[in-house]
Amino acid sequence: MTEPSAPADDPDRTRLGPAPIGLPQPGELADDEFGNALPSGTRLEEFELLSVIGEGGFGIVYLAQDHSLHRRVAIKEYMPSSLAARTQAMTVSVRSRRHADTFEAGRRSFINEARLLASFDHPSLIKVHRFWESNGTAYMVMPYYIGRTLGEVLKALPGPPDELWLRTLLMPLLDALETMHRADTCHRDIAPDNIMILEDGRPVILDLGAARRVIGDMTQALTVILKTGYAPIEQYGEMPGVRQGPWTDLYALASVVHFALTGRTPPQSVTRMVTDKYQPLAHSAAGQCSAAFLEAIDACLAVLPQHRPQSVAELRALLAATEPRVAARPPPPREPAPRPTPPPVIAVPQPPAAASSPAPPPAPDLAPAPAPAQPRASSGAWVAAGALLLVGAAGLAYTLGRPTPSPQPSPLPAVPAQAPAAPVAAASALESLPASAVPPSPIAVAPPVASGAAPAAATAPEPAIARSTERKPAARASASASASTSAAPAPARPPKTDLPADERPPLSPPEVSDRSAWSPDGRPPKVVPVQPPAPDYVTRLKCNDLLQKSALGDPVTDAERSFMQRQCR
Ligand SMILES: Nc1ncnc2c1ncn2[C@@H]1O[C@H](COP(=O)(O)OP(=O)(O)OP(=O)(O)O)[C@@H](O)[C@H]1O
Repeated sequence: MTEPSAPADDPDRTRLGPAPIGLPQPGELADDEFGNALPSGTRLEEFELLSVIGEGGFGIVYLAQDHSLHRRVAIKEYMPSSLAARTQAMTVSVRSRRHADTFEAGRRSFINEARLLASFDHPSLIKVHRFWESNGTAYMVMPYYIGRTLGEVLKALPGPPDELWLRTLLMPLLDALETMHRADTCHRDIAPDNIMILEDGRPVILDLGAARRVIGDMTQALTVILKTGYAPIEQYGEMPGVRQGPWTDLYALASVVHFALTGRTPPQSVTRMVTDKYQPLAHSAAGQCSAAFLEAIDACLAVLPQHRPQSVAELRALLAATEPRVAARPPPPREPAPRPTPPPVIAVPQPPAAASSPAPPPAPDLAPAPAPAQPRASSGAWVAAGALLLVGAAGLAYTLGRPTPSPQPSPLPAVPAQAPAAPVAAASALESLPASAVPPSPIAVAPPVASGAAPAAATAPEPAIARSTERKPAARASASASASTSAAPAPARPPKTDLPADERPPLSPPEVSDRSAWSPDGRPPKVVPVQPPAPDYVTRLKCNDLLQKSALGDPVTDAERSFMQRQCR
């Protein structure tokens, strides 16, 4: 049978778990050998399909020509291949009647996701032009993005990116996430394969994977596995007092940075609940970036949500711990004034909603790298059911707000092959939208056919765990200090958009962040002073980049040349 997960060379792709629902019976739909994709030349409304861009476990993305607006677009078709298959002509039908409800719920959340994404307008957030239902399934039309996924770009780099590269990647992504958070929703699926780097260097966050999540929720047998290296603890199941929110996306984004810097994701958050072997980047990547930057990322990777920055604004304040000093200081006498931030290379229009957004980043190098790829650690592992039980128990104690008191090492129990997994947090915005929010389907859903087969299990090994070290409070402490001295404190709750209340996904940030967790003895945490960078730190970073670029004979723009003449010695 066809495995509905992504290719084996990408350990971070989502996978469907074991499906103990039997082999296909006579008359049931088996996986078809020729794939589920519609052939090129197929007409869907005003679009003509040209080719298949990619096929994930829950949808097929086509390149298409929009004959109305005369442009290329990408169209995603809802196609959860474990539940449904293409039957006659273009129609998609469920493989088994018992999957009908799950298929339908996934389709609703696919549409809800499309509707939600269509309501946003941010250059670093995937845009949905339109969506509709037909052929028993649903479609969303997006701009056709030309570029590569961040995962591919990182693989092609000759070594870990530097701080400037990472900052210029992060800033637009943080803006895009903030746009979502303002609408009381969060992405919950940030990972390198879900971020595209366009030809001009602009990063774009791709889809939310809402259908996947709702299918995972409903099919205890078809356990949907999270991108485990990127998923914080609150995504593994419901625990008292632990909720998803902006901090959930910040954990995932920080994992992306961790992956970029070290070639591996942090240990799975679920295992960190038991024994935290996370080695802070402030140690493991010391010297690769400024201490303040690494500590800010470490702070986002705290196991417990309340120990992380609670909002994009809070993280920005931590990250700005270096930059505003550069901007705030007057230039020294007879010295050229340093630039507060790296100058953008490409001008990307900013939407009105993102007025505070910084300019887009200079293009990360998209050229094929001459050096071999960075080693990648496997992170797409099955969630240990035993570990989840421990999470439940440990979570209660943990969420009382006390930092990890160096727990006794306790080996994780073996992973049962087909253990029922804890449901992914049920409070999904998109899942919870009322059916009335879904536009009526112009074409009836094809009736389900006889019961069918499910995919084989895709298991992945536990990722390599870094050397065991004590968790250091320094990152949190300095993060706290930086945040408290920030000029722009985060609002207690992000403002809501004008989306109707019944369509607004719940975000549920805590009413008050649990600061006591930062200082269990009631006193302010010990602040580890972070050496401020030299005023010309950012300028030097930029100069290094440009000088290297110019020495390698890479094209240098007029703006970069003039920058070098003015600022680099
Ligand atoms: N608008 C777009 N323009 C260009 N390529 C796209 C676009 N949207 C998605 N892709 C690419 O299409 C491929 C399939 O994407 P899709 O999101 O369906 O699946 P996936 O991420 O591989 O898997 P999963 O369904 O498990 O999330 C990916 O390589 C993705 O980068």
